[in-house]
Amino acid sequence: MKIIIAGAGAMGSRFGLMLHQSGNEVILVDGWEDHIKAINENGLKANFNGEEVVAELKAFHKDHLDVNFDADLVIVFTKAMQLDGMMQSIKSLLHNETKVLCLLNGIGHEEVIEKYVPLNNILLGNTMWTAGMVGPGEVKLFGNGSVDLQNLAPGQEGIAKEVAEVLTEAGLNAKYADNILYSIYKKACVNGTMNGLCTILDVNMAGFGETQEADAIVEAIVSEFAAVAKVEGVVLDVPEVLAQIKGCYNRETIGEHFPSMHQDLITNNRLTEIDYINGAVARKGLKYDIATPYCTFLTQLVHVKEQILGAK
Ligand SMILES: NC(=O)C1=CN([C@@H]2O[C@H](COP(=O)(O)OP(=O)(O)OC[C@H]3O[C@@H](n4cnc5c(N)ncnc54)[C@H](OP(=O)(O)O)[C@@H]3O)[C@@H](O)[C@H]2O)C=CC1
Ligand SMILES: CC(C)(CO)C(=O)C(=O)O
Repeated sequence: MKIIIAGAGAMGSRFGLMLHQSGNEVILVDGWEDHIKAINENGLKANFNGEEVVAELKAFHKDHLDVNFDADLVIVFTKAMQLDGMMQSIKSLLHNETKVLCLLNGIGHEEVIEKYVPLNNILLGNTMWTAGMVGPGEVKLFGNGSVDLQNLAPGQEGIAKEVAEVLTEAGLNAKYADNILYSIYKKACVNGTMNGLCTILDVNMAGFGETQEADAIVEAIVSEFAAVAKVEGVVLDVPEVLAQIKGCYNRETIGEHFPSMHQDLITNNRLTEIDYINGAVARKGLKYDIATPYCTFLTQLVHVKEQILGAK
């Protein structure tokens, strides 16, 4: 497949690298000048489960897309607040058949993508893979993960399944989901607990999970997500969600990972996606008249921390 990775930070680099290794034609699009320059000069470097690898990939600046690339698939992997800008930048590269797969964390990204892409071409998903930037042109990739995805418009199941197959052939362990909204809410519960808490507490997921208060806090946050999701017709299996979150404490798998929000704010002094995760649930709570004290407080705390650190 001819694939554009739109947003080639940590996760975009993981997907770009693995899809390139499995024989797809991949280009990267990003807005970070030093990163693009490093990739074009030295290849994309990765510590891939302890092994140093280099992928000869081409990277393009999103504001200077002088490239002729007839893409079958675009995988968007920006931060939530960059999504609209990225879609605006790449719209000239999309043709009638180009599918766009969104794997960002958070809720409601389809509303942005629908402005630029016909419903028939939109695939929605989420992922339990992790990744971290080491520096421009260099990422650290370890652990295992999975991808769930589904077509947004009825009748496009074949395309979604084909894309899942291409991802799986690349080792990305993707499956077609019958109810992607369920899957997105379930993943949002992982992010709604791990990301904000590990950021504020400056700890990795295992470190938080091993504390005595972890269960009570996680259960309170998940109950707020579940109440809001229910109004939208998504009935979360709470024990299943809690089991997935507890799986994140495992040091043998992803427990040592600092969630992407921690990487943003604590490591890189960047603004976070909290408004698209706990903040989204707090806003929906207001709309549906559901109390969301934990999500509201955690959103406020993360914004306070952003201001204290002068994040940009
Ligand atoms: N990292 C992870 O482990 C996981 C992340 N996700 C989700 O995937 C999506 C993408 O996340 P992720 O790959 O972590 O994002 P990154 O922060 O690594 O990259 C996103 C964008 O941020 C900019 N950027 C990142 N680092 C720098 C830097 N040091 N200096 C300047 N610009 C920088 C780049 O865009 P630009 O320069 O154009 O601003 C880049 O495309 C998010 O929705 C995230 O929540 C999901 C699962 C796990
Ligand atoms: C790995 C995981 C699931 C942690 O919440 C994640 O999505 C992230 O780091 O943003």
